[in-house]
Amino acid sequence: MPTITSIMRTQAEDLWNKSFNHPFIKELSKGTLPMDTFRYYLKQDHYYLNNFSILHKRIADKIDEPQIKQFLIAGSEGLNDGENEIRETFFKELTITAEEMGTTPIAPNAYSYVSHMYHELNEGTTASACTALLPCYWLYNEIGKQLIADGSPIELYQQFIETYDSPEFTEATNQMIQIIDQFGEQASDGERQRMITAFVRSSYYELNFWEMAYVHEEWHN
Ligand SMILES: Cc1ncc(C[n+]2csc(CCO)c2C)c(N)n1
Repeated sequence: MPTITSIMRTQAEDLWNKSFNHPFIKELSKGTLPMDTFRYYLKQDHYYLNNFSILHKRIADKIDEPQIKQFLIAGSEGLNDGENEIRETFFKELTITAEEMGTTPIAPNAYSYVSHMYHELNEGTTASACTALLPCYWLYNEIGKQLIADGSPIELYQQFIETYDSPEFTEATNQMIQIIDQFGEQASDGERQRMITAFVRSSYYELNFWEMAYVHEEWHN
């Protein structure tokens, strides 16, 4: 029987290809992405990362299995990769201050993505809540691996790419895939379906995260 993660990956294939080919990613690699757009992305991603950390902790609280619990706690503390440190450097270099963050509202797609993850936590199962986190690791790891060959002529973009191609991050991604496969083996058919849907929805919001940043999405009346 195919693993549940391979089924998820197949079902999200079109969305993932659209992410790989999104102008945000293409221009990041070419070095032509406007810095203002990257800045917008970083500010919105700050909200996402804060919530991502909270979600790891809340899901860990529901899990008894020591290895999975430990992995999620490490994730909530930003220990699974170099992401937190690099973001601090980016914020300093682009002079994104706490004050600026305080006056930047979370944009519609970032809000919807985060809401989807809390919805799975509150209304789904532990497995579906955990699955909603998987595209975040896996898609970024695949993007990192694809972009690393050419890199980017812009130092900041190059550092961004390297974060997601690192051996530590690849290891964390593989662990997360294994965790979801383990949940999938224990789940009923209905639960498996809920997990697959959670994965595809997160993949949808990942794609739209690039688009949101590319068009500088705002709430409009
Ligand atoms: C919208 C969005 N999706 C995924 C990531 C990547 N990411 C965020 S947290 C985490 C795991 C532990 O640090 C990873 C890989 C991102 N930055 N922003």
